[in-house]
Amino acid sequence: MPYSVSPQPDPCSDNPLIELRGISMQFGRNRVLNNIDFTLYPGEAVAIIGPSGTGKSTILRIIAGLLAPSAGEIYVRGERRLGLIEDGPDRLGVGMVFQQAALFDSLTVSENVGFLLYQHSRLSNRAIRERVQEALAMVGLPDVGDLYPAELSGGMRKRVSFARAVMSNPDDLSERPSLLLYDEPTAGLDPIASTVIEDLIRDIHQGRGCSSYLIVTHQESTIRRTADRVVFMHQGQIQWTGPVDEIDHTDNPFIRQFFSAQVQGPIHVAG
Ligand SMILES: Nc1ncnc2c1ncn2[C@@H]1O[C@H](COP(=O)(O)OP(=O)(O)OP(=O)(O)O)[C@@H](O)[C@H]1O
Repeated sequence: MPYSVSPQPDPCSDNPLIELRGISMQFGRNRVLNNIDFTLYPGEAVAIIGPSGTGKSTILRIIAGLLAPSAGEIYVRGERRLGLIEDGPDRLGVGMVFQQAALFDSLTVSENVGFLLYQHSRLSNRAIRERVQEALAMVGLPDVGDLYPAELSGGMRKRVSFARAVMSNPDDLSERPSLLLYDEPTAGLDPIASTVIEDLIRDIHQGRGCSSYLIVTHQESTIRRTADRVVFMHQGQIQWTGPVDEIDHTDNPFIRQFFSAQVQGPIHVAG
């Protein structure tokens, strides 16, 4: 039994929510993460940025408990995590929004948003429908519950996936997400649709006490508008971390090259 079940932790404590110590990840001969140390505190909004293929999504999946690292230790609220999320109750409630909205095409929007509650909660269908309706209203889509994902725009599908990510099981309040993970939530959206999503990320965060989020993004507007702190990754290592305002002032060569989009510099583009 890899997990021990502990009393419900204080979501606003000053103690780290997540700590990665010496995390490495290897796929075959491809070493994707190389001895990463990283700490996330309750209430933090952190963007993980860096060139393609540098391990950003991999780190997100490891934090989510969807992928086991090849080496290193993960602590969730100070307690070592020894398995994957599916192995037992975790001290961390995680909601995840993927780059593709990952909705089920054959289910209506409401059925998608309420999917976990329909599967796992003891709520009546009517109570679930009410919660789904609240979540859809929160993302500004109160009237789309009976539509199918194919009938929505890309930006609307993203918003529906946000509504699904913040749904929690009232039978077990410890399942309420204390960490939201966003993997390129604004990729492929036009600038205005991106702004809607960025505002939504901030709004969801502000309405959720001490919950934290991590966001992987390539979009500069998303970095600047959603993050308080930035972590820059390159070739499986964290090369720089600092407050978002610092990206305009630091002389770190990775940050300078990345934000000026220059070809010359320490970041080598494959191909
Ligand atoms: N399940 C897997 N099996 C094998 N290789 C993988 C797997 N997942 C990721 N990789 C490899 O790990 C490397 C890092 O991938 P990852 O998706 O974490 O990068 P990223 O920084 O998020 O990239 P991007 O910005 O392009 O999304 C890539 O070389 C990728 O091919």
